[in-house]
Amino acid sequence: MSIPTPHIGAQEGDFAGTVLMPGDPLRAQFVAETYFENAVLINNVRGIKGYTGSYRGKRVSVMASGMGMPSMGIYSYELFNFYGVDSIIRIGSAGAIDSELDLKDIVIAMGACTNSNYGAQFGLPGTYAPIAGYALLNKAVSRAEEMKLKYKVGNVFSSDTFYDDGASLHQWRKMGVLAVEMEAAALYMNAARSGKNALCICTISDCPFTGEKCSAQERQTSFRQMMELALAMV
Ligand SMILES: O=P(O)(O)O[C@H]1O[C@H](CO)[C@@H](O)[C@H]1O
Ligand SMILES: O=c1cc[nH]c(=O)[nH]1
Repeated sequence: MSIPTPHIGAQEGDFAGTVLMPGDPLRAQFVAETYFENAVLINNVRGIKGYTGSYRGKRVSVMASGMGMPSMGIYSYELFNFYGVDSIIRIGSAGAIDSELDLKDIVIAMGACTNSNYGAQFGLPGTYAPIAGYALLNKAVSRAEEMKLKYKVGNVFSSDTFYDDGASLHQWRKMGVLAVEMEAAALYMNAARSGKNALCICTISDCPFTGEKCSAQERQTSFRQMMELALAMV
């Protein structure tokens, strides 16, 4: 595949080595406009906004993944394999499964369980366990400690469904899974297969067991601790 791809209109060298990746294109725009110096829009195919700029003197990019593993699968594959990106740090929102998590708390995803069939493409003779890149995980924990953030490290559940007909979150809670989101497992599998690095950091936007939730506006612009944690890792 040559670049530009069907999904990314950027040219060779437009992306920095590290790309921050929210699901929401407006969260990507907020990161670029709030934190980057000299932000340049390098992609807007399908409204998936991508920017490169600098943060505290270091070159960095941000681009949305869209929602769900098929979408994350496309963008992370193209970034790793066609644009030479080394590291993707997802900055997502998530629903709390662990009873100690509150709205706006941070979850650093050491592993990602999933109900998705995404991994079937690899033809493995068993079940693959998608995990974060250790160096990125270690750095995120160090920075979170320095920044005195309220965070937890552990498993997330990457679900193919936002609305579902069952009560499966109770089952994941019994296994100590912290939160539900919809992209980390595909990101971790693509990073492994590409020999690259990935980490998913999420902010709790919903508490499905209590019904508490953030507004759409809060999901775009208020998860600043997570954004600053990811930027501090660049
Ligand atoms: O806020 P983002 O990063 O999109 O992440 C979460 O929000 C979306 C669902 O509302 C899914 O993409 C889920 O993973
Ligand atoms: O996948 C997600 C993301 C945010 N909140 C949820 O409840 N689920």
